[in-house]
Amino acid sequence: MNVNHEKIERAVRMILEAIGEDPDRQGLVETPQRVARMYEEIFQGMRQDPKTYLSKTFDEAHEELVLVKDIPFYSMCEHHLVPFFGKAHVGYIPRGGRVTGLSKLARAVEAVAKRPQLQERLTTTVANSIVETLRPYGVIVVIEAEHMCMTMRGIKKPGAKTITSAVRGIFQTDRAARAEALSLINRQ
Ligand SMILES: Nc1nc2c(ncn2[C@@H]2O[C@H](COP(=O)(O)OP(=O)(O)OP(=O)(O)O)[C@@H](O)[C@H]2O)c(=O)[nH]1
Ligand SMILES: [Zn+2]
Repeated sequence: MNVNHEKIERAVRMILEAIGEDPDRQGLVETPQRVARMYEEIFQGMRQDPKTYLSKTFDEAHEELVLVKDIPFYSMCEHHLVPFFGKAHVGYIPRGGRVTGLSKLARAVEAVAKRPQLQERLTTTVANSIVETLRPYGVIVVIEAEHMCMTMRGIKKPGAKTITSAVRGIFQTDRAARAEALSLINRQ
């Protein structure tokens, strides 16, 4: 289902009125439609399932770490509807020849990020989607982000970074495997 443009347009017009603006002044006339188009784009993950991307696999006998790091993402804090953004690092150890395309890991991040979201849920949803589709030996997802709701308002702490991680399978039990992945993630 696409977003309901008409409803967003009405709501944006009401917000503009509520803050004391004139929604009919020249600069704002098209703003409700622009915001509706923007919401369609930045919430497109509502209509996407990360598992459809990840389930496209090749048969490749690599049973060691695959890590895509520094995947940039933009998401929307579900509490304030302002952005949080940063980098996602996604690694897994394939099992049984189930190797997915590298871009599919980034597509999975994108699908889950483009929703009203919490950083913790973004992190665990990406990790769980990989577990459920690829059934690998292990998954590690580390996300670092800056939250605009902590930067431009409220506590106003620009530069503060939130780091979340989700580890599954062998990364939970094998300290050497986890240390290898973390050292690669942290390498400049
Ligand atoms: N755990 C978590 N908290 C988040 C995330 N994004 C925003 N928050 C927090 O959500 C909380 C909402 O707190 P509330 O007290 O309900 O809202 P508020 O009065 O606007 O809070 P302040 O931001 O402290 O002014 C704030 O502490 C935010 O920092 C996230 O991804 N994960
Ligand atoms: Zn927020």
